[in-house]
Amino acid sequence: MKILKFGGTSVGSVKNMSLVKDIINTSEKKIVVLSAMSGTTNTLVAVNTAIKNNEIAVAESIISSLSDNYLKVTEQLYQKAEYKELAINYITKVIMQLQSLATKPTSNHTEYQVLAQGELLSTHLFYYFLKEHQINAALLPALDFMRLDHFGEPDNFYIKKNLSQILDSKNEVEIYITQGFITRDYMGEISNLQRGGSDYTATIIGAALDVEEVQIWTDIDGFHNNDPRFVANTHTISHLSFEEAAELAYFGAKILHPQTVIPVRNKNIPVRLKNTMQPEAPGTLIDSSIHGEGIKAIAAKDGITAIKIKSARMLLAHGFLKKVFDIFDYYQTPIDMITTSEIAVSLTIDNPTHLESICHELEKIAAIEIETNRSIVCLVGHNIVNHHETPNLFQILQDVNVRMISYGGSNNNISLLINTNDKLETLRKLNRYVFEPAEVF
Ligand SMILES: Nc1ncnc2c1ncn2[C@@H]1O[C@H](COP(=O)(O)OP(=O)(O)O)[C@@H](O)[C@H]1O
Ligand SMILES: N[C@@H](CC(=O)OP(=O)(O)O)C(=O)O
Repeated sequence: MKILKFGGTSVGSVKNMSLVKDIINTSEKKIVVLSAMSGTTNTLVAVNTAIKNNEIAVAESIISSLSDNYLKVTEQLYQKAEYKELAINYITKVIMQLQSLATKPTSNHTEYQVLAQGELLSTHLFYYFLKEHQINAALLPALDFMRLDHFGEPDNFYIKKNLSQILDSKNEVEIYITQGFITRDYMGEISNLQRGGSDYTATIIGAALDVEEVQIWTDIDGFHNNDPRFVANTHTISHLSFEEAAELAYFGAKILHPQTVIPVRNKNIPVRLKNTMQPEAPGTLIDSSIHGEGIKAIAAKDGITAIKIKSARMLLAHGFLKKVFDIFDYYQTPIDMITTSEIAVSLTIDNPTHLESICHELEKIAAIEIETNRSIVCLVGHNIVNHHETPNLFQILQDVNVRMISYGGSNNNISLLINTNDKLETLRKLNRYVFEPAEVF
C-alpha cells in the first residue's frame, strides 16, 4: 500500500484533476489524500474573518462566489448528467451549511467547520469524477478516523484502529480517497492540522498503516535548494535525510508542512516528493540514508518575534533560564532560536498569540526588548557544522545584518535571524555564495 497526497494546485483545475486521475489509476492499492482546490482554504478564512467582524453580507457574498466557482468546475468536470447532479447536490449542501454557519455566533468550533469544507468539496468532486470514469474507488471520510489527543498530537492508536476497520470493510476497492488537513479533536469536534496540514495527514496515515511509501505530489519537481519564489536558478535536491527535511520544513520550506516527516521517521517509511505536471521527473526522495556533504538547502521562515531578556541577576546565578522557560511553557509557546550572554538571553518565537502575557510575566524578572518582523534563514546539510567549507560562510555574513545566529544546536543546521526586509537579499546572497561560488570568487 502507498499513500499519495495531492496538494491544492494538483486538484485546483479540471485539467490538473485529469492528471491526478491518470497518475493514480494503476492497479496498486493506495490511499489518495487530497487538499482543498487552491484558493479555497484562503476563501474560507475570509468567510470566517467576515463572520467574526459581524459582516454577514460580506460573508454571504464570498460564499455565493465560491458557489459560482464550484458550479463552473462541475460544468467542465463531468460529461454525464448523473454525476453533474451528484456534484451539484453536494455543493448545494456545503453552501447551505456555510450560509447557516454565517448566521451563528462564531467560535473555534464554527471556524473549524467552515475551514473543513474545502477538503470535503475537493474529495467529493474528485470521487464522482473517478466514478464517472468507472474507476474502482471509495471515499474514506477523514472525520471517521482522524483524531487528535489532549495535547493536539495525532491519536495514533485510534487512527490505526478505525482506519484499519474501515479499510477492511471496503477490501475490494483499489483506490481510497480521503481528506487531508481535517481531523477531529479529543472531544470529537471538527479541527484541523494547521495550514498546509494535508502533507501531515498523509504521513500520519502512512505510519498508522506501515505503508511502503508516502508520496507528496505538488506543482514543482521536488525539494529545491532554495525557495524558488524568491531565488532564481534553484535546482531539485534528489535526496534528503529525514533530519535534513525536518529542519527545512520546520524553518519554512513551504513545500512541506513542518511536521510531515515526524510520523514516518522512526518507522523508516520513505517520503517521495513528485510533480503532478511532470510525473516522469524523479523528484526528491526523503529517507534515513545520508547523501552528499556541505550545505544542501536554504529556507526562510517569516513572522518571527525576537525577545531580549536582560537581567543583572543572571550574572553567576543559576535557575534564571528555568524561570524564563517556565513562562513560555505556561503559555504553550515554543521557542525557536536562543542565544545567551552573561546578562542577557535572546530568543525567538513564531507564535505571538500570548506575547503580551509572556512579556508581562518576563518584566517581573528582567528588562525586555521586543523586535518584530524578523525572519529566520536556515542553512541545512548533513553535519554542516563540521564541514571544512562552512567557516568561509562567515565571510559573507559581514554583508548581512544578522541579529542572532545559532550554530551547533544541531550538526545539520545553521540559523540566522535577520530583518524580514533583508530576507530576499540575504537568500540571494547566500545562494550565490553557497551554490554558485565560481561566480563570487
Ligand atoms: N525549497 C523549496 N523547494 C520547492 N518548493 C518550494 C521550496 N520553498 C518553497 N517552495 C514553494 O512550495 C510550493 C509547493 O508547496 P505548496 O504550495 O504547499 O504545494 P501544495 O499546494 O501542492 O501542497 C512550490 O510551488 C514552491 O513555490
Ligand atoms: N487546504 C489546506 C491544507 C493543505 O495542505 O493545503 P496544500 O496541500 O495546498 O498546502 C490549506 O490550504 O492550508
